[in-house]
Amino acid sequence: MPMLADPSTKYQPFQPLNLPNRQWPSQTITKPPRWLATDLRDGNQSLVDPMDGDQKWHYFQMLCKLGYKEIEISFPSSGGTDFDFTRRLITTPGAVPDDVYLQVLSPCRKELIHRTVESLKGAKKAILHLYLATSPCFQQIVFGMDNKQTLELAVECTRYARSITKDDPSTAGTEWAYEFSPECFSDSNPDFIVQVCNAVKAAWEPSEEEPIIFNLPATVEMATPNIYADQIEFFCTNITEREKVCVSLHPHNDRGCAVAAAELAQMAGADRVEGTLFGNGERTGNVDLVTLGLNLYTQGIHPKIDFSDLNSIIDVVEKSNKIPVHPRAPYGGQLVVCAFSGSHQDAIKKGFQARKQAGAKTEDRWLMPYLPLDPQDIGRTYEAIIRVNSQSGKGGVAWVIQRTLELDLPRGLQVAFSKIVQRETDMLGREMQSSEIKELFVESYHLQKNPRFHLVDYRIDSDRSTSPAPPSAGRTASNKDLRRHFAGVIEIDGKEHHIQGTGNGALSALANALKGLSIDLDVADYKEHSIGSGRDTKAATYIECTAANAPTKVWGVGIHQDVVQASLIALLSAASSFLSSRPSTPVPFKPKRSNTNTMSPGHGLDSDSPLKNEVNGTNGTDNDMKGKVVE
Ligand SMILES: CC(=O)SCCNC(=O)CCNC(=O)[C@H](O)C(C)(C)COP(=O)(O)OP(=O)(O)OC[C@H]1O[C@@H](n2cnc3c(N)ncnc32)[C@H](O)[C@@H]1OP(=O)(O)O
Ligand SMILES: CC(C)C(=O)C(=O)O
Repeated sequence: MPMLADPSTKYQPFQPLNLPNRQWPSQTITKPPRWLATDLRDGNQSLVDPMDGDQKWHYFQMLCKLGYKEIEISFPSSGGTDFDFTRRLITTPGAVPDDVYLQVLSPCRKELIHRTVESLKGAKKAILHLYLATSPCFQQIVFGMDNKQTLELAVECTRYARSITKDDPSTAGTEWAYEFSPECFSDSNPDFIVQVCNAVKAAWEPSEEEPIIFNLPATVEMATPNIYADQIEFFCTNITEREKVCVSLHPHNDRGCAVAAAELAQMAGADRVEGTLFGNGERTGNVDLVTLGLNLYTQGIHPKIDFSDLNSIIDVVEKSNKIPVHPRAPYGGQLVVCAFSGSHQDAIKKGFQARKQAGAKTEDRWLMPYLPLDPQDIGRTYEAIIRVNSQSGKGGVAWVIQRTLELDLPRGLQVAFSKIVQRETDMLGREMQSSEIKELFVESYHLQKNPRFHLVDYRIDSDRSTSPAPPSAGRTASNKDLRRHFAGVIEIDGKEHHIQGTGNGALSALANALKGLSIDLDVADYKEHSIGSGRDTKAATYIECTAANAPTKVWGVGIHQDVVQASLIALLSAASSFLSSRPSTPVPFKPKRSNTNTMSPGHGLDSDSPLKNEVNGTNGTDNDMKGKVVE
């Protein structure tokens, strides 16, 4: 058994700080911290293949473009790549924006500090960063030093660093800042940390204008984030000359709580956060700067970092680190703005509809089920939000059709088409792409080519004389009272038929004309809307038809510049839907003498077939409708 029955013999609970008057739980974050991007140092040192100079260069330019003003670029004493990269940045005119600080890291070893400072020669703004572990574990195991020796080394190296930087006139062209990290801060004695940092501060002599940075790392995350916040609050309230100190955080993510730790610790008083884009870094990584930044953004606080084109950032990060961003990574993951399940899709679709109806602009209040952030704010499109698989419902399918074909399907058609999609996804056993769903719709409702019916030519005439009920006294005849005559040519299965019909409107006139072909459809539902605007406007018409005495209902869809023609096409689309499942069915049908179903079993057409085998039929509920085939 690899797992111990009693892990308490091996692992002990982390001892929390006794901080009964803690203030941080009632604080809120109201502004972004100072950010330090350490992708090119902490991130880079943990890669299987660290970045080469060109990759670092490209990454650095991206960080500057995003708005980072403090960037840890290297560990110059590690060797040629980092040293040379630092020199290249400094010696290439215009490579480093004037307001950007280059930060570099060195251990507390004089020869390494010297080499590190050498690499910074000529920099405009530089942060020299030294680290030394202060935890009992490291003191005992790694260094063999006690508290006194640790403190002395920290002070000695700080003095040395000062002597070759801000106290050295030959480096006067550089604006120097100093950062000290008591490594393993969160596993160290809080009083000792304050003691070391006060001593280091005294050695560096910062001012309010040029504060010293104390970076307090959770080098290994060992406890719940509230404990880290307690430790930070303790440090902030106990360090002397707080106004001359910038308190920085450097949370690692061993327990998966680095983001929470960084947020609670800011509430506890920290001023600055070190991390990496998408959290690359040692072991489980550094705290993720994208999540922290966009968490602020969704609270209405601009992080001062521009994540408008997150996809391009991901591209550079993935190429440089050779590690993919997890599909579920907050904000950036491919799947985090996607909904597959029906109820999520339905809610999101309604949310977007409500926004559209309210005429909401980009900057208007975001109130959206399931989506905490408007994907467009980070350069992601709405198309990818809803993806369809066997878990999806009508809402999701309708969304795809809306996005791809600009069609606002009526509810009944959503239900009908969603069943068709459901069958398809079950059969395929995978997600259907938007383009596939679009094709399925086009094919199902004969948008490109009606397999059986084609409206070749037609004419609609009005005739008041055939009106069954003459206008009542005192009232003049209105359009309502007019009868419409449809006369046209319809090609069915390659053969042209001249048909005529009369009805209250163009649609009923055609429906009636179709009765002449024994196609007896009643319009049960009708919806239309326009697509596009200006000269390119088209009408989209949706018609649900029932067939006399038949339970079956079918939908037809028509799109045309002319609204009347759109409705005629929609009716023929519905007619075709009845017939397309029965490719061998001839049109018109032979008159049926008996009640026997002439269709072979399996066609799904029962004895109440909507397709009445009569020519010149008058089976519609409206007896005024008359149809005739003239061949
Ligand atoms: C928490 C962090 O992420 S800290 C940053 C870590 N990053 C890196 O280490 C990347 C770059 N590192 C390197 O290139 C090398 O490790 C170097 C150049 C720093 C040192 O190389 P080496 O001299 O070969 O030593 P090595 O790599 O074995 O490092 C361990 C030594 O450094 C000492 N050391 C470790 N941390 C520190 C420190 N903060 N200050 C002083 N000495 C330190 C260790 O005690 C050990 O010394 P020892 O050899 O006397 O026992
Ligand atoms: C050098 C320090 C800040 C570090 O990387 C850590 O402790 O994780």
